[in-house]
Amino acid sequence: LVFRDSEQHVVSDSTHHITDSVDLMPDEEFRPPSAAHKFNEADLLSSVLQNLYELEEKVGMLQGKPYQMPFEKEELLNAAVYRVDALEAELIATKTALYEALIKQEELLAYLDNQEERKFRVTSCMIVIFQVLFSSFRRRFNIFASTSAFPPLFKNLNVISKYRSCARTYVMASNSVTSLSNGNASMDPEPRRTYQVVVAATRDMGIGKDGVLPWRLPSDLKFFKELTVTTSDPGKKNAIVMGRKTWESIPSKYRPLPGRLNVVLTRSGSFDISTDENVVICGSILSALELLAQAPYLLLIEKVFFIGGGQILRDSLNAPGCDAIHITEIETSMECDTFIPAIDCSLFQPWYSSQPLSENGIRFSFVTYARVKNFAIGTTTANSELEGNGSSNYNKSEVKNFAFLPKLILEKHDEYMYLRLVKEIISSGNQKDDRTRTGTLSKFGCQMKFNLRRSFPLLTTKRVFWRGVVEELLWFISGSTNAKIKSHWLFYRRKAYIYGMEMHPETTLTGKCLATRFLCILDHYFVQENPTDVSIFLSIGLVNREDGDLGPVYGFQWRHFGASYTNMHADYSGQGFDQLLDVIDKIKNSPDDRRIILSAWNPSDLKLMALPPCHMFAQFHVANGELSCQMYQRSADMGLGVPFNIASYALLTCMIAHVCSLVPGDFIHVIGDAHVYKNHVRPLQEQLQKLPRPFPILRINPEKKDIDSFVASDFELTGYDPHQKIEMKMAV
Ligand SMILES: Nc1nc(=O)c2c([nH]1)NC[C@@H]1CN(c3ccc(C(=O)N[C@@H](CCC(=O)O)C(=O)O)cc3)CN21
Ligand SMILES: O=c1ccn([C@H]2C[C@H](O)[C@@H](COP(=O)(O)O)O2)c(=O)[nH]1
Repeated sequence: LVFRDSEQHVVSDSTHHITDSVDLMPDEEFRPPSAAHKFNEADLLSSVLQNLYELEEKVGMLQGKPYQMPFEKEELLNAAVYRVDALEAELIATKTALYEALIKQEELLAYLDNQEERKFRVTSCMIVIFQVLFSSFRRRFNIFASTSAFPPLFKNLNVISKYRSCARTYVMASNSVTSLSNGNASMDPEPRRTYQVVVAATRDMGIGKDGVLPWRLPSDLKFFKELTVTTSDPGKKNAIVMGRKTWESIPSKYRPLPGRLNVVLTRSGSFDISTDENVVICGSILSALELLAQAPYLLLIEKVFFIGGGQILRDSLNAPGCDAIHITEIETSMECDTFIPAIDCSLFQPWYSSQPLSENGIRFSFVTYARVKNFAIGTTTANSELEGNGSSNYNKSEVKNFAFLPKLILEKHDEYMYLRLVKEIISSGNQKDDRTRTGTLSKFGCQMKFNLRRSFPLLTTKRVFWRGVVEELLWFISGSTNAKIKSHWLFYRRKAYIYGMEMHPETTLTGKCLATRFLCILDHYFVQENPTDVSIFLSIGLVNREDGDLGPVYGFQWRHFGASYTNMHADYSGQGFDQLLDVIDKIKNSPDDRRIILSAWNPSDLKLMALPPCHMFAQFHVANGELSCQMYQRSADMGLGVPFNIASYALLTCMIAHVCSLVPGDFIHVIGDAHVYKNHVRPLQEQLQKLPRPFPILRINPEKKDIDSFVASDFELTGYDPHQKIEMKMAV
């Protein structure tokens, strides 16, 4: 029961940490939510639906006999179509209201739970104080804790009343515990603390030579200190767990490492290292983890970091208790004689990777891998084997909440750049009217930098339509301007695109229905908004253009810049300038060139396109064997377009790097007018409450080396586990 409770604390607290960390939500932990509105959703829904059906029937009937349609009927049809749109909007609003009512209900329930939990915490504190005064727990686990270890930690006892979280603990099989309890066979499995590893290692996982570090990296030690000292709760400390040799490798004037509980593992009972108040000696990894899961450490120690040496990391790195690995990846080769195992990529995924740094001629990056697959925390798996032997058959459930990461690291996930920008636009963007008359909040001049080195930036706080990203990019690369050559959805999506709106790519509407809607939108756009445009539109023949012919858009400009456009069927081979091949040629043959540019912005062709390119200009850059790309987007719909655009250019960068035998570096997204449509504010606020998850990993078929040879199945995305998709209505 206690462990189940611990877990609940973790869950409730983690939400709180995130909220604190990115300031996405006001701190309302103890304020009761306001009551939900009372309204009759069922009536509202059925009346809206009824109206919608009736009108759609009328529209269908009138459109079935266009030749009989007098001018007035056409007017009537248009009016009906607008009404259908309005009703649809109403339907969405009703659904949103319903959803909000449900959320409110959940909040109320959570509030009630919270009150219960507070009562529990007070009781826990009483128990802890009682235990401190009377317990003899140190003798239980063959632990030689120095007698003076507690008082200084306990001068912080007053902060227990502010205590918010329970440390993460887990329970292993009773058979393994029996063997660990110093001979005291017990059927009650002992809880253990989970931990995180902090290590610096070369590419081949070398961590040392002759008992010392083969490199001198002051900024790494500074990072090590910041990571291991910093706590979210000022009343707590972290513990660092190390072997005896690692303890001895720290210059005596620095040890014990200040501001942390130094837990030293040794089997020698006579080993008397220190009577220092911040030092505890334990006989094994497991006894240390069990000790740290007991009072008073459970409450006073916020995080447990394993810092070496080789044997301890070999035993703990991929073991079930390891929540995360903070590894300083040394990219310059260095001779080592001590090695640790590779990180198990089926269990861990990169959460954050710094830009590559350089010091004393050594290149390195700070990378955090977070556990994505777990055994069931807080449950006893009676038949599971001892952990860490690689063949454990514990339940590999997915880890969905990464709030166990130190705040310092948690906030560095690249997705927060997007979330912060959205938040900033919503809270302080300029109110602007726009072509679609929806109304926006907008900021001008924004930048986001996504690191492509270890993961792929496909947003996780909502599901992004990956197949759509791949298909669209392949279609751009093909140079085609015929939207019909791809599958059905792409055709309609593209049609929607060129008229400045986003259509949900996974829409299940039938072709006929979509076509009808599309024509209505066309009417709406040209008749109501910009009457003078109609003549221009007719004069360039766009209206009479065959279905699916988009004019000289992205693909045409990338592959045939400057050719004169006739229609999508014409063969343009050899015509115009092939920017894409030129970009690839320069990257391969003159990588220092500062003119490696791909432009879709062709002023003389703009009049032939219904929607001038949004992502219009990209520059490529090669350094240290890495390819980076910076793209300028003149206008960006943060809710619908941007997640797609980020993925699209990140993929283009990875593909070009791949065919040029380089590795991807950064994708830098520069935005002119970054806007949130007013009807996206609510769904985006919902999205802002979500915690990011690790980005997926992209693998490209190594056999493909020609940019024109790719097909969708050449791209394999692993570890994409996003939150569910969030509906946002396109601005028409
Ligand atoms: N990122 C990282 N770098 C390392 O060099 C390293 C690890 N992790 N983990 C495993 C061991 C532990 N090692 C350590 C850890 C701390 C100090 C040390 O003296 N730390 C001081 C900071 C000194 C400073 O800021 O220059 C401390 O207070 O943490 C030395 C070696 C070396 N190893
Ligand atoms: O790739 C795209 C394509 C379009 N958008 C958005 C940006 C704007 O909201 C509209 C285009 O309207 P303009 O009036 O031409 O700026 O479509 C996007 O974000 N990404």
